[in-house]
Amino acid sequence: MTRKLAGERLVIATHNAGKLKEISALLAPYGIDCVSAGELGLPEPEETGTTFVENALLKAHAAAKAANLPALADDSGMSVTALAGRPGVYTADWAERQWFEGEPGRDWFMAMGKVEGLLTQLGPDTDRSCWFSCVLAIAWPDGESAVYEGRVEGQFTWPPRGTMGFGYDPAFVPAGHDETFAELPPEAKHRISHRADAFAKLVAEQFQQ
Ligand SMILES: O=P(O)(O)OP(=O)(O)OP(=O)(O)OC[C@H]1O[C@@H](n2cnc3c(O)ncnc32)[C@H](O)[C@@H]1O
Ligand SMILES: [Mg+2]
Repeated sequence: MTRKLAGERLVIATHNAGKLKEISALLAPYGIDCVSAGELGLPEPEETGTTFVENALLKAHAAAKAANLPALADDSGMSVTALAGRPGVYTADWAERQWFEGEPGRDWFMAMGKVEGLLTQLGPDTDRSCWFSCVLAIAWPDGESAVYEGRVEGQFTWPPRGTMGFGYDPAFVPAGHDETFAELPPEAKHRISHRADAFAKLVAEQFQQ
């Protein structure tokens, strides 16, 4: 169902600082008044779904209901062809929760290392193709919702390279590029990323032209 967003405050329903930065940058040209789940003190819902769509909807509905505002959530992850699409919807779960300089966080190097370990076990000629998926879900307090899916193809590289981006970016080389997502400036990532792909579909359907 389509319900164009106009003049309403939008909750960015993520607790991931890297995603929040990217979604805020993608939204910036549209002059939408945004507030993050963190700023509103919303709890981080348990992601009990088995698909990106289920989890994105779960996060968007939870935030829309709690804040009584429309909410935009993102569920995303990396799928590796030779690993039958893993870690996929469990991409975040492959990073163990750790404390870094007194702050809770996830160990992305360890998570990427787990992928590399499995690929190495498969042998030196293993197919390293992989892709990032992103599902953006928008939900309203009355229960209406819509989902948009995006994808970007690439190769899993090791060792990780680059300091920009977040999560698995240092190990992902998008098709047609030599640099990893963590070596490309944000504008370049935003031209081709799974998130930008999903976002373009959201804009086409939900934003007032
Ligand atoms: O659920 P929220 O609060 O939004 O934050 P999260 O980090 O838990 O997010 P997900 O449940 O969607 O897990 C997806 C993981 O996939 C990884 N990921 C998704 N998009 C990525 C991107 O653009 N670059 C690098 N890694 C990405 C990243 O490690 C995320 O934590
Ligand atoms: Mg999550």
